[in-house]
Amino acid sequence: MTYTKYSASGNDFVIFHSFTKKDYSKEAIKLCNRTEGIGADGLIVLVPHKDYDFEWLFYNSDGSHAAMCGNGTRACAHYAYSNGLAPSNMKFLTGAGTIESTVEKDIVQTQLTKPILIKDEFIQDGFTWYLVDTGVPHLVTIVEDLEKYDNSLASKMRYEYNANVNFAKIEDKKIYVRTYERGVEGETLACGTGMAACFLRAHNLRLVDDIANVYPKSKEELTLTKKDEILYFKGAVKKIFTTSIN
Ligand SMILES: N[C@@H](CCC[C@H](N)C(=O)O)C(=O)O
Repeated sequence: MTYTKYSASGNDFVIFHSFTKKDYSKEAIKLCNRTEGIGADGLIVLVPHKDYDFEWLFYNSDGSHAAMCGNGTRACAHYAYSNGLAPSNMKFLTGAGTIESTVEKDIVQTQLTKPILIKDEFIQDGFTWYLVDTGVPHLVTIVEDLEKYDNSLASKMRYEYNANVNFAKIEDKKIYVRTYERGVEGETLACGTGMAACFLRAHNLRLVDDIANVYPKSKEELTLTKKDEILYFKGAVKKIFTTSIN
């Protein structure tokens, strides 16, 4: 079996394609293991679909299924285009709905699914939170210093709200983000739907314009754009290697 490892702003994925649509949770746990497997935050399997360029099945590293993954869509679009599975402008099906991606060399832009507000501003544990679904649910709190990121608080909030948890700092209309991810159960180097949720919160508070640069923990630069209520997420992806494992 041939697997490709990708990094999309530090969020890393194992990707392969198959004709078989089935539950790949066990494979996700094995392949994403950083000691005994390839090592990644998630597994993406592309399967054929009669109405789309393909359908994807997404798993977190603990084997849990997630409806969407912003960085994963960019890595997966690059993989699909590079392997001749889709044109450079493609449409594919995720658990959260249809995703449109455009590949231009190593830069991939994804049109995210329409955000849904779950819970407006509320205060808990000394922070002001906002809960939004940008494909998957995200809690966002805006802080003055990203050192305020608290892994045990994030873990507690994650289970209470069944959501990913983001701490964001806004400076000169730029957004800096640290994310605790569900299914990885820890901080990752980047989370696309998390950055989108932080951008949306900052945009609602008029702290950024319709287009803003966002920097996750990896410090790689991404661009978020809001146009007619739709969010576009753009940045570089890296193919790390392809390997065959029996
Ligand atoms: N890293 C992703 C989000 C992946 C899913 C998430 N961990 C969940 O279970 O909700 C991104 O880039 O959006």
